[in-house]
Amino acid sequence: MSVVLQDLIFSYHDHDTLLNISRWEVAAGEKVFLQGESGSGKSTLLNLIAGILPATSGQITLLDERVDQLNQRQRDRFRAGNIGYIFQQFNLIPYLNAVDNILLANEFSKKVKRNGIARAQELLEQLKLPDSVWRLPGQSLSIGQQQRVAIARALFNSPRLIIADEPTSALDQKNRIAFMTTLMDLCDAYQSTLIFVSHDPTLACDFDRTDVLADINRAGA
Ligand SMILES: Nc1ncnc2c1ncn2[C@@H]1O[C@H](COP(=O)(O)OP(=O)(O)OP(=O)(O)O)[C@@H](O)[C@H]1O
Repeated sequence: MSVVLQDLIFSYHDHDTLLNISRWEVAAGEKVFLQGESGSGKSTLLNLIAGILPATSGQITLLDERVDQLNQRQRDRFRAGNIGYIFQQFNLIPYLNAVDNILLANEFSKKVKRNGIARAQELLEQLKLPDSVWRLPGQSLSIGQQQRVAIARALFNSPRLIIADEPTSALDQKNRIAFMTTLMDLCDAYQSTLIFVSHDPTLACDFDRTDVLADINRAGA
């Protein structure tokens, strides 16, 4: 099993309980589409799984490791080594070029190899980013190009778990289809588990399973 949540409770400081999930599992290699109304807590759940936010209580087991028992620093290290996170905003460093954006984000990881530049370029090639723009600063790239750099950054370490939070929301249909095809192909190639949040139900057909957050969350039910 890649992800197991058990008796997970979360509330933002001084707020009502937002998430109360008795059990939720994602198998290794599974691709799950997570749907839910705006404000229902999808991004919060992804941040809990990624270890960016600590749970109020309960267990989060990723790749057989109880990440809820790790301290913040250990969680950061675990994330860097095992999780690729693709955000809605790609969060590229605007003045760094594509290759350096990929390398910088992966500096944390022990798995970063000496030949990191070659690896970054190989991914950009797979993602069909023209080599003429590899050395341009992030701020000079189009949205679709930035998105591909963001995928390359997330996949650099061949993460066993990929988390994507509305990564296609800024793309037109052509770029959306290209993005989804690439993401799925790379997930298959690396046998990565994928948890993907989107408001676009037309994307759900690419996935093994669709879960609706309200169905697994007892908070406010
Ligand atoms: N730092 C915070 N402090 C307090 N409340 C927060 C914080 N971040 C988010 N929230 C609240 O938690 C709830 C869930 O937010 P979240 O971003 O997880 O929802 P979402 O399902 O991802 O929404 P959307 O689909 O609109 O992106 C919202 O009511 C939001 O206002």
